[in-house]
Amino acid sequence: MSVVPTTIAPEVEAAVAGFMLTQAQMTEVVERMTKEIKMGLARDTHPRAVIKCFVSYVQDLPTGKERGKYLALDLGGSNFRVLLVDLKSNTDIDIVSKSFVIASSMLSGPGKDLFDFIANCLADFCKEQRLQGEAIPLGFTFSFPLQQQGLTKGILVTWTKGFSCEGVVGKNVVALLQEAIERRGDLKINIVAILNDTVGTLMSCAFTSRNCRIGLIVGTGSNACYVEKTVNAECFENYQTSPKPHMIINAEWGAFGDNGVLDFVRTPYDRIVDKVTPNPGKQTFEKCISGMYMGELVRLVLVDLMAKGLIFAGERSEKIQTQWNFQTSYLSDIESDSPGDFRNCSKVINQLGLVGNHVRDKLHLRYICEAVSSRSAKLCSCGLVTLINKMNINDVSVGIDGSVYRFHPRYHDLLMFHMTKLLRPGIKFELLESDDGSGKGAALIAATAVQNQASK
Ligand SMILES: Nc1ncnc2c1ncn2[C@@H]1O[C@H](COP(=O)(O)OP(=O)(O)OP(=O)(O)O)[C@@H](O)[C@H]1O
Repeated sequence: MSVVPTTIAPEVEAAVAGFMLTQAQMTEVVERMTKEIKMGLARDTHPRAVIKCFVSYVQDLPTGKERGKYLALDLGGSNFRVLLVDLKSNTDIDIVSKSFVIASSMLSGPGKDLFDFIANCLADFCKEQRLQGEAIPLGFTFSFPLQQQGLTKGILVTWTKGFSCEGVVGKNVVALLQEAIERRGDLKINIVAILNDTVGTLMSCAFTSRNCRIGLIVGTGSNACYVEKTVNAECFENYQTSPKPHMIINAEWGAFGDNGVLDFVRTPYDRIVDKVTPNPGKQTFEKCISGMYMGELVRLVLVDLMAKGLIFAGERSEKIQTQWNFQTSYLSDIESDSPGDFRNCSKVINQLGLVGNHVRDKLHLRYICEAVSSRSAKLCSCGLVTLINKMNINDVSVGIDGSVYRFHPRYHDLLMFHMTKLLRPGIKFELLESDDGSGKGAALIAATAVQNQASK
C-alpha cells in the first residue's frame, strides 16, 4: 500500500504564504475597514471614500405581515432572472422564476441593448404567467454600485463583475428600464423599488428571523449591507429629521482597498488578476474574496509553480495556460474530498488536461485551493466583524447568499471560526443561508413601498 504524503514542500508553502493571513493582519483589516466605513457614511468625506456606504432608502425591516403578488427582476451576475413572488404568509411563499443567460457580447455592448433584452425577458415571462393586463408592482434587484436618490431612482456609479455596457454609468437605471418597457408598449409595469441584492438578502432573512441586521453576498462578487442608525446616514437628506430610526446601508465593500489600504495583504497573484479584469485598480476587496476571481488565483499559482517545475513536473496543458479556465467550483470540488482521498481532485486535474500521477501534486493542489478559499473567508469575516462592531449589538443574524458560501464545503465553518476569534467575547451571532433572497427581498421591499405610497 502506498503511503499518502502529508507534508507540503517548502517551495509550495512559500508560493502561497501571502494568502495565509495572520490574526494580527485580520485585526488590522477590521480597523482599516471601520475607518473607511465611517468615511463613506459622513457627508464631508463621502465623495472621496472608497467604501461608499450608499443609502438604500429602505428604512423598514419586514413585519412578517407583508402579503400579495409582486414581480422581481434580478440582474447582477452570471444570470438574469424574472420572478413572480406570492407572499401568502411568512412561511408560505410561492415563487415562479425564469433565468435568462446574458450573452457575453451584451456585457460590453450598448446599454440600450441590455435594457431592451431585460424588457423582452419580462414580457416573455408575463405572457407565460398570463400577467399582461395586470400592473403588478415590481422590485428591481440591481447589484452594482448605485447612488440612490430615492427608492425608485438610482444612478449607476460604475460597472463591476465583468459588465461594461456603454451609456449606463451616470444614468438612472430605473428610467432606462422604464424607457425599454415603454419602447415595447405592451407591458403595464409599475417599478416601485430598486435595490441591491445584499438588501434583498437581508430583507428576506429578516422576514423570518427578527435579529437579521446584515445581508452578505459571496457569489460572482462580494458585498454587504447592514442596518445603521438614520442619524449616522448623513448622505440621506432627512438623516436628522426622519421619523424612522434605521436605514439600510449598502456598504459596497467590494471597493475596499482601492486606495491602497489593503496592499499589505495582497499577493503578486492578486495584482496579476487585477490587471486582466475590465476594471483594473477597482474592487480590490472583492477580487480577493469572490467567485469570479478565486479560481483564477489558483490557476495563476499553479502556472507559476509548473513553470518552476514544482508541480505536475514534465506535464504540459494548454487549458491550464488559458485565463479563467480554473473554475471556482473546482475549489469546492477539490476541498470536498475527505483527507487522503483525491477523487474530485483527480477529476479536476484531468479536466484541465493534466495526468497528475503523483499524489504529492494533488496534495499541493488542494493546499493551494485551501489557501485561496481560507483567505476569502478570513477577509469576509473581517468585513462582517467590522459591521457588527459598528452596529454595537450583542446578538445578530447575518443573511447570506451566493454560490461560494452555498457550495464551498468549509466556507460557513471558516466564517464561524474566524468571526468568533475576532469578535469581543459574549457577542452572539448566527449565519443564515438565504433562500432566493434577491427575489423574496425585492417582493418585500415592493410590498412596503406600495403600503407607504398608500398611506401618504
Ligand atoms: N460549487 C461552487 N463553489 C464555489 N463557487 C462556485 C460554485 N459554483 C459556482 N461558483 C461561483 O459562484 C459565482 C456565481 O455566484 P452566484 O451563483 O451566487 O451568482 P451571481 O448572482 O452571478 O452572483 P452575485 O450575487 O455576486 O451577483 C461564480 O463566480 C462561480 O464561479
